[in-house]
Amino acid sequence: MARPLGSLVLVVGPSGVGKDSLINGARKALDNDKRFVFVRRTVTRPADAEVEDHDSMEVEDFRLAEDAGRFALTWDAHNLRYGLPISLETDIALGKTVVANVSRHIIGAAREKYPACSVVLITAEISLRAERLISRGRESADQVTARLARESGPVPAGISPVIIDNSGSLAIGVTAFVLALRAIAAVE
Ligand SMILES: Nc1ncnc2c1ncn2[C@@H]1O[C@H](COP(=O)(O)OP(=O)(O)O)[C@@H](O)[C@H]1O
Ligand SMILES: O=P(O)(O)OC[C@H]1O[C@H](OP(=O)(O)OP(=O)(O)O)[C@H](O)[C@@H]1O
Repeated sequence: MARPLGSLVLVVGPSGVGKDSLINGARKALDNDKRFVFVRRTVTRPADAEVEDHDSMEVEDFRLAEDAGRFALTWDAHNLRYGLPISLETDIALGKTVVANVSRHIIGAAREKYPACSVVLITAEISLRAERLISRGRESADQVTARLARESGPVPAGISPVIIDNSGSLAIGVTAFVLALRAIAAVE
């Protein structure tokens, strides 16, 4: 029997809501579950392993990599460029549930390219996000303000995101997120 196709899980939500923290927590919790692959983003920003496990690239190298077809998806935000590696297509073809932190603005494009895709929307009140971004300390005060003010795009028709409230402790958020990922993988 043919192996079932995998899918792409788009983890979205406003800055400071906890996307990277939940993804890191789920990666550890699901370490032994070979159904899941957690994608490393490439970002034109120096890597900070304590906050996010991404690959860093200079802007010109990013452009060359994009032209060479090394990214499955790319987007721009916060004066940075972001990409997901083309290798995720192999993982989807191998039947994996591929989990990636992406912009709210590329849900439509991602769905067009990868129809087997679901969306997990992380939420938390703006006051909590403000506290978290300040304590994260990666951005300046002006950059934090701009991130808090950044708006979402519309969720494309036909997509019903799974909503995870990360207003409580990180442990509770990770538990809810892991349950959602297991449920998504189970119905593929
Ligand atoms: N549930 C939580 N409770 C307390 N702090 C959290 C929680 N989730 C994330 N954080 C902290 O909030 C900050 C922003 O989290 P991060 O995962 O970088 O968010 P995002 O990727 O959505 O911008 C980080 O310093 C992180 O440690
Ligand atoms: O279009 P948006 O939905 O606002 O998202 C814009 C970008 O910001 C986030 O990355 P980044 O790690 O730079 O920021 P964050 O951790 O503060 O969310 C997110 O993963 C997107 O790559």
